Amino acid sequence: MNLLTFDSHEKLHESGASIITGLVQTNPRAVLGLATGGTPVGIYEEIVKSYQRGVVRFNQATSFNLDEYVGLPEEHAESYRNYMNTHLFNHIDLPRSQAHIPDGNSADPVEECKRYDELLLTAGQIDLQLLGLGHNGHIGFNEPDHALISGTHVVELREETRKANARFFDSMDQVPTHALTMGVGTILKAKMILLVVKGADKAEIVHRALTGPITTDCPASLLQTHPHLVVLLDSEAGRLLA
Ligand SMILES: N[C@@H]1[C@@H](O)[C@H](O)[C@@H](COP(=O)(O)O)O[C@@H]1O
Repeated sequence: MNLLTFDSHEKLHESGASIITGLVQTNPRAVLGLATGGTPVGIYEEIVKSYQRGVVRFNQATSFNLDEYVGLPEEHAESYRNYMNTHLFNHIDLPRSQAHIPDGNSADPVEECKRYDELLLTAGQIDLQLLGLGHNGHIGFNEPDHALISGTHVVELREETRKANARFFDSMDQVPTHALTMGVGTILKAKMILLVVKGADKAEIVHRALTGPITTDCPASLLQTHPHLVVLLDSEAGRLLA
């Protein structure tokens, strides 16, 4: 594991963005695994700046998002499709036909999960998977459980996850109860994983995930088994690590 701690968010965002843009510069056909949530917003801003400076192009790249809420219209402000358009896709030249997100409005969500896994197989291995971290150790929307699922699947969101995400909605009852998420098997198959965590409220789960037992009770702890894990933390999130 390669762990970097930053005393400023600006430096953390620049570093995260330069890892991603550096990969696409050397491999323009890179397959990127992308994440949503509050954490990667600053990284996407820096990627957009690099694109606008002309130092990187995404026209041959492909992306796969980790997850999507079930039942939110695509144009809903909090759908992950809308999030990705707003923060990244509207500002770079990644063709929309190459920017994949599970369809949370599919009439048959189980079939949609199969379709997503088939697309992932066709694209080959994800070169870099960007990840944030949930307070309960979830990655994507893989919640703590007795067993974790390898491929894309429908998940019922934990109450604590819905509460954490309620800040983006007008009220708790508007937060979707289900989501589609890439499975832990797919995440772990990525050639490189870039885990980014910020904030004092995540210090404990960062400590558990990176130094605690490897257990399905903390899905992020499985990342310890990955041969190429890069972790970017702000000093608050890293405060419990020796
Ligand atoms: N499904 C997403 C995750 O992909 C994200 O990493 C995590 C943390 O979000 P945030 O970065 O807003 O703390 O929770 C969300 O529910």
